[in-house]
Amino acid sequence: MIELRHLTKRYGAATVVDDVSLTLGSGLIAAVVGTSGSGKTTLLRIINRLIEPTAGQVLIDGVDIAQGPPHLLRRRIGYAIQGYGLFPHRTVAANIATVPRLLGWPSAQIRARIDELLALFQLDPAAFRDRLPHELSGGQQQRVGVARALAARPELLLMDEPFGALDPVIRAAAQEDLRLIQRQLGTTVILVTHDMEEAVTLSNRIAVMDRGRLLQFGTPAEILTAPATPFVQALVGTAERPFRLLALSRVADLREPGFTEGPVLSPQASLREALAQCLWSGRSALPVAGGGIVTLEALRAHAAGGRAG
Ligand SMILES: Nc1ncnc2c1ncn2[C@@H]1O[C@H](COP(=O)(O)OP(=O)(O)OP(=O)(O)O)[C@@H](O)[C@H]1O
Repeated sequence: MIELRHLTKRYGAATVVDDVSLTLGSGLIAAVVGTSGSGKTTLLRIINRLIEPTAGQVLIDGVDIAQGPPHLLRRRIGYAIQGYGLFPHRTVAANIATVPRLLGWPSAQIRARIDELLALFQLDPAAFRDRLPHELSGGQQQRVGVARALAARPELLLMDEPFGALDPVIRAAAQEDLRLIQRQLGTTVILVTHDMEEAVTLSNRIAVMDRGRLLQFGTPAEILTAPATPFVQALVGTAERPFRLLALSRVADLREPGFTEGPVLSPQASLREALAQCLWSGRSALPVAGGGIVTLEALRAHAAGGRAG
């Protein structure tokens, strides 16, 4: 569990992080969203002590991170940033090995970990471990950047716009990667993003910031259905809200008994995809793999329910 208590950061007269408190349970993904300059990156960097707060505390599993030297803390916290931050003259393997080396892991264990992570990120170890970063595509570099951040099995992974440089298609795949890997490893993740869509689909909690202040911290459904302030409402985009709400649930959640013709939906597909399929195929209901159907009426009710709630 990570707990921020009354965190404040001032530069001269400017307060860039203003009395931020929140608690995030282990194994959850939190997205930090907000306008440019709202203090998101500063907040993230306070957590791994790249920046020291003016006031307030960060506790990880009840222990104040101000105790002990920052470099030891950073070995327990993965950090992945936009542009991937890979060392350009080091191979993929050497990049991933950075923190395990600092921790003094035996080389055989490091080698095994490199191959394990490359396989986890669907990069063939034999083909990729000896390449230099410039010999990789943007998406591959991004995966190596996240693999490096996860190498020493950190309890906490901080990500600052990690997918910002990726084109939309690769971005979706990278998000899916992260979701699967996070589920497998149980790592707690705090992710800064400009992309509300990414925040809603990827995270269990969303923190909305404006001018250094935390306006709201809640589940994506709470943020979408009960925005705390007009600013939050504007940020989540009223017009798109029903669609975002649909993106949060899976076909399996809305499945009902029945049989119908048409393209078969995966139970894991989002309701947003189901709606798109219904509209695209011109049908009022579609079959679900493994049995049952999803109806357009139920999809509409689900989307509208969010608006009413
Ligand atoms: N070292 C510094 N000295 C003075 N002001 C700073 C410093 N670092 C950041 N700031 C200011 O603090 C504010 C918050 O910056 P921060 O990078 O945390 O915002 P952000 O929400 O991450 O923005 P963006 O989305 O544009 O990356 C900005 O107004 C920035 O100009």
